[in-house]
Amino acid sequence: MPPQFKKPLEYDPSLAQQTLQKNYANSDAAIVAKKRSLLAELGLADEEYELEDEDEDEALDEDEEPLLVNRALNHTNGQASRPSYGYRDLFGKEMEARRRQIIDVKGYDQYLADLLERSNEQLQALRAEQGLQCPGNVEVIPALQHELKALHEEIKQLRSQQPSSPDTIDVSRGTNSDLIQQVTMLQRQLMSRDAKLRDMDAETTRLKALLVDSKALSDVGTRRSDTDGTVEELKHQLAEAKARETQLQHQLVKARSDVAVAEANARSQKAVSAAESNGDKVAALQHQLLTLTVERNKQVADLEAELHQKQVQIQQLHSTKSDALAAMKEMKGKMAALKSDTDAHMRSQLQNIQAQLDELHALREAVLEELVAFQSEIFSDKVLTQMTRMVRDREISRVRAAQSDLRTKLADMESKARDAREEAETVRKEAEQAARILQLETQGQIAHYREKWRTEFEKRRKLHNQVLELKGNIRVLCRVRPLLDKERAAGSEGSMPVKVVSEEMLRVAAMENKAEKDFEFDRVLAPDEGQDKLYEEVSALITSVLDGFNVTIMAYGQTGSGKTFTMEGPEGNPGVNLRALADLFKLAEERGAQFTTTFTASVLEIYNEQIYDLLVSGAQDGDKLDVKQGPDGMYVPGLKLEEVHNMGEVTSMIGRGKSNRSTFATNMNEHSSRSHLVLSVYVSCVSKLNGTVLRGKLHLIDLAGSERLSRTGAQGDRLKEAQAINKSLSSLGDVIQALQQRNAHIPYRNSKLTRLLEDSLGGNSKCVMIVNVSPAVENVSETKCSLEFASRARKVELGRARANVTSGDFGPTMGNATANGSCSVTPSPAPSRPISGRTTPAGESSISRVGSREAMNSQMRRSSGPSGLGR
Ligand SMILES: Nc1ncnc2c1ncn2[C@@H]1O[C@H](COP(=O)(O)OP(=O)(O)OP(=O)(O)O)[C@@H](O)[C@H]1O
Repeated sequence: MPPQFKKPLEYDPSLAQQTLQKNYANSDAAIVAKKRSLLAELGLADEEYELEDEDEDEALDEDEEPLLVNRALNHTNGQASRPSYGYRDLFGKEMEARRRQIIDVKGYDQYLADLLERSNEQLQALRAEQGLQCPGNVEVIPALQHELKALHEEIKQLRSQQPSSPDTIDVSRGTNSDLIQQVTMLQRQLMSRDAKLRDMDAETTRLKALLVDSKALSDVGTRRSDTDGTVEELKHQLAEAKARETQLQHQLVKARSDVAVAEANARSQKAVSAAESNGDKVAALQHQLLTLTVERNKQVADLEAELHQKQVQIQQLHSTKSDALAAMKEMKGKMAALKSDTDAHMRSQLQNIQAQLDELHALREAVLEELVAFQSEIFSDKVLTQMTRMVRDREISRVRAAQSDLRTKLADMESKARDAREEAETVRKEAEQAARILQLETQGQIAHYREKWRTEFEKRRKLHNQVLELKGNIRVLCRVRPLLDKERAAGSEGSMPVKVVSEEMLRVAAMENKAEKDFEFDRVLAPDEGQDKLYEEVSALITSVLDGFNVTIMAYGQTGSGKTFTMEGPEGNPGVNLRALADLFKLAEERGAQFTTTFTASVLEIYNEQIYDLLVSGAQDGDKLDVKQGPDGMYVPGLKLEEVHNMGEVTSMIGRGKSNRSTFATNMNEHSSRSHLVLSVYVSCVSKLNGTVLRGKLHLIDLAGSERLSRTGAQGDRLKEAQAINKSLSSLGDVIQALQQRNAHIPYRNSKLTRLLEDSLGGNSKCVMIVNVSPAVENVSETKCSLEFASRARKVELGRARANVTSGDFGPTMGNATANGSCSVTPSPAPSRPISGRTTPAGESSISRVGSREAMNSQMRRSSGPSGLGR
């Protein structure tokens, strides 16, 4: 703590001198000690300071000290009326102390400069160390450097501004009391300077610590964030230091000025002492003071003028401001008025719009109400209609369901009733028979009646046939083929829809929403009835051919129903064709004594409404044949006819025909299903008695499959084929229907097939249709169609057939065919004239045929023999 001075109320020169001496001594010693410790602490005890110190020591020679003290004491004790010497010494010391302080300050400045320099160096070293790792430092360090340099410059500048000449020391007149006051003031100043020095000391310590910290922080360096933080901290601290430095500089400046004042005082003291010897100087100084005062006054006046000017300006500004405020107030008033006007206008507009909106709302409400009313009307109408419809539909479906239920029940009941009736009838008959048999057996006549029953049955059958022939009905036989292996494997056996009820009745079970149906034919052949049984049914007609009748036997039915099996038959189990020819040869032989019989045959195929001669090998396209009406009926110009004499020739011919057929058919099975195959046998029987000629014609036809178009699912060529087949078969149906209805016009010309059969399906012809059916359940629909077709055909009455008889040279031709196939013929020895055909390649004899009706008549005219015998 600096020594506390207590200003004496009354001046005591000796005490003052002692105190001053003591204080100055303390002060100087403290300052020197402080300086030394500071320099030692910083390690900056350079030569200059030491030298100065030495000088100082010299200046403060130990020997002079007591003298100075004594002088002061003397002065205090009143031994010297003027303490000039003591004061001079005292002020000399004071001056020395000031000088030392200045040097200290200089040294401190130098120290700061050095410190900055070293900090700079350290920072540079740090930058070199951290360099790339801490680019942030690279940026910061130069800035710090710059700041430090600036600081350094400032210090230098300050140093240069430091008063160095004692010439500027203000001198004032003073008295002892003034001097004492000045000294007291100096003491105070020195105390304050001490305090400042302490502050500077503390600041130095802090800066040192800062530098140490900075170095330590910089050393850490490896962690960028820390370094950045540190640099930031450093920056901050440096800024603080700078601020502090600035503050210190200010303090320094102030201290300097204080020192300057102190020096001036000291000089004035000197001057006082010198004034005694030099009064002029005092006057000069007084003048100088006066001048300064005047200058100061002038400056004050200038400042006052400036102040006044400023005040005027301020007043002007105040008035401008008040004007502006008034204008603003006025403007605000106007704006408020305008705003209220606008608000009123807007309010009125808004009210108008609101009113319009209300109107629109009301209108919308009204329209909506109307719409709702309208919609509800429509809705109720719709709902009513829909409900009515629903009720009606429900009612209809209920009635329909009830109807179908009733129908089913009815059919069921009918079928049950029929079964019951049949059963009852059977039981009744069986009972009767049993009773009769019992009776007959008891009478021993059973064998006799059995034979009689057979005879009667045969008779009845013959009679029936005769009736049919008389009527000229197309006889229809129905043949049910057995199930094929694959059908059996598929499990069709258990559910066969076709049942042979009797020799004349076939029943098709109820299927596909269709009730059970019975079909009646001239004969129904069960699957187990072989080729011989079938042939038995047609053999009578074969005989008719030899009697001069045209006979047609055709097999009708869907694909795979057994048509080819029936007509051709497999090897070893021949069908109608071979059996018929064999029969013809046999009969001809039997009648050899009376007739010379010749057989000619042709094999043709109708495919896609074109006729192909199967006895001509090679391409068929360029050799398409047509059907013509000749004098002896229908014939095919250009068709090859071959005379056959035995079954061998027939078999070979049929074989060739089949072979030619297969050569132009890529798929034989499909082809055979889609074409009609016609084997025709022309028979000429010339009576050896009278030359009467009987000409019969037998067509054996294997028709194409009769399945419906929709079932084939055919397209393109297949559809064309199917349509052609359909055309033939539907034309056949049309012809049959027209015949059945005894129409005047029979549409034979509608297809090649019907055209060819024109003379074999009516007039002098006998016809048998064999309808082949499959027993398989999957074919039941087609089976039914075939059966329906055949049933219609059965109703056709062709009329009584007439044989083609030409009277021979030996007598009149009776030409009278009978219904049972027999006819009256007059054998003619003359050879028949060929009417068509060609000579067979084998050089066989040409067929002798009676040409036209005219030829027949001329023949009849020429004949003069007895009339022929009828059969
Ligand atoms: N009565 C029958 N007894 C034994 N097998 C038969 C009988 N009828 C037909 N079949 C057999 O049924 C199959 C089909 O017969 P088929 O070829 O004669 O029929 P389709 O009607 O002529 O056929 P497509 O129209 O294709 O010529 C053959 O395997 C045949 O042997």
